[in-house]
Amino acid sequence: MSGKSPHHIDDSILGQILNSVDAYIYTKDIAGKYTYANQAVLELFDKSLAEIIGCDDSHFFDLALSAELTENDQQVIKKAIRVEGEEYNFIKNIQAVRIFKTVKKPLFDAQGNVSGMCGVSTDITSEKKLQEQVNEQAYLLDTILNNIDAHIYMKNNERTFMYVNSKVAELFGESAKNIIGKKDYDVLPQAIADHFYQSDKEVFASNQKQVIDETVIDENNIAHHYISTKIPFSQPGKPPALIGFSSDVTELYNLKEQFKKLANTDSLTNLYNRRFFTKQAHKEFQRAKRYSQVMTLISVDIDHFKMINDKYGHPAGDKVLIDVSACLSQNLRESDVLARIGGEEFSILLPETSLEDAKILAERIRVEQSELVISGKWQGDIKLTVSIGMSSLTENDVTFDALFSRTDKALYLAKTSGRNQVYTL
Ligand SMILES: Nc1nc2c(ncn2[C@@H]2O[C@H](COP(=O)(O)OP(=O)(O)OP(=O)(O)O)[C@@H](O)[C@H]2O)c(=O)[nH]1
Repeated sequence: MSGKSPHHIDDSILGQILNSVDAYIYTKDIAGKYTYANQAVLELFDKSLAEIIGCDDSHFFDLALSAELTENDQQVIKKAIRVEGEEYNFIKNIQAVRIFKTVKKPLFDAQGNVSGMCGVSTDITSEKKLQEQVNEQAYLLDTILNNIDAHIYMKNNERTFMYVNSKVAELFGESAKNIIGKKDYDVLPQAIADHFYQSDKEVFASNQKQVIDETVIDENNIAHHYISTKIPFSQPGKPPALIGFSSDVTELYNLKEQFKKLANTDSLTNLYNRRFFTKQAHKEFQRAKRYSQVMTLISVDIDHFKMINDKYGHPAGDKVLIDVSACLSQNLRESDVLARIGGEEFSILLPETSLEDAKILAERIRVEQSELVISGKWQGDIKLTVSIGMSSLTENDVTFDALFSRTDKALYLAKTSGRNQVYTL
């Protein structure tokens, strides 16, 4: 200070400048007592310059709660070095912590010895708080995105990944860092990447949210089913992008398929049941009518099945039903519908099959069934015959039931005229 009063600075042009700066500027002597403070400091402490000069920081700060302040001051004075850092200081006047970005430098006397220090502090409390909030939110978002049971990603219309969560990284077998910035076809097999991009394109074209069922066949030929929601996401000055959420519903899908199959299947023979047959038959009937196609229905019924049950027991009867079903299945085409529609009665719907062609099939079935020999844990082999009724669709049939009743009548006539025969109506 070269013998001049600290008040002197305050009156000078330099003092006016220091007072108009939006920062706290101060000097302290070697004992930590203030030798100068600018207007900002006076306002912060709510004191006049005279009340501050000669006092140390214990008058203005709770030093127990302002560790960096004392630490930084000591470093400057003892080591004669410049210190830059953040200080969390508890200010007595406002009874609150303020965060400062502070630069402190030693001051020297004419002999070159440290005579005190000069400090410039900027209040960064609100920026810090904002930064902390942003960090907290980023952490929260990151925790949610990486722990949620869904694949989440952001991709732009140039097919570049801008974000992937850890589920996606796990699926692609790469770290998220390695995926971000790459194109989808650089991290996925081309066919799969193109498949995904098809629905991406719809999002970009419509600029609307899309909900899509996606199926991917992996390298082991296993199908994975996803439900994907893709939302357009645009930022000014950047290419259009989308955010995708895909949930793996493979297990659910397989379960649904299994239930569907169970609901349509006879558990003993594994053939379709009456419920499925009726539904399918009505569909085929409509189609045959619309396109004026031929269609034939065959009903097969095991003869004297009650006697088989009575003689060999119920388990033997079950085995007969299983073997008869297997034998029936062997003779059919993919488009034919075979079902067990009652105890020992089976129906076969033959789309696009004339009565003449069906007769050949029915006769073959009758012969093959009569040649079946069913053995098991019972005395002797079981032999059986079947009666078959059949009929083709006519122009007068308004519903499938008309064809079904006629076939049933034909079966009845096959039974009443001696069994082990095919009867056509
Ligand atoms: N083992 C076994 N028997 C069954 C099953 N469903 C129905 N049945 C039996 O099938 C028999 C059918 O007997 P009926 O309707 O009198 O016919 P049928 O003895 O074959 O005589 P026809 O048809 O006139 O030649 C009954 O005894 C039923 O108990 C089954 O799932 N398993």
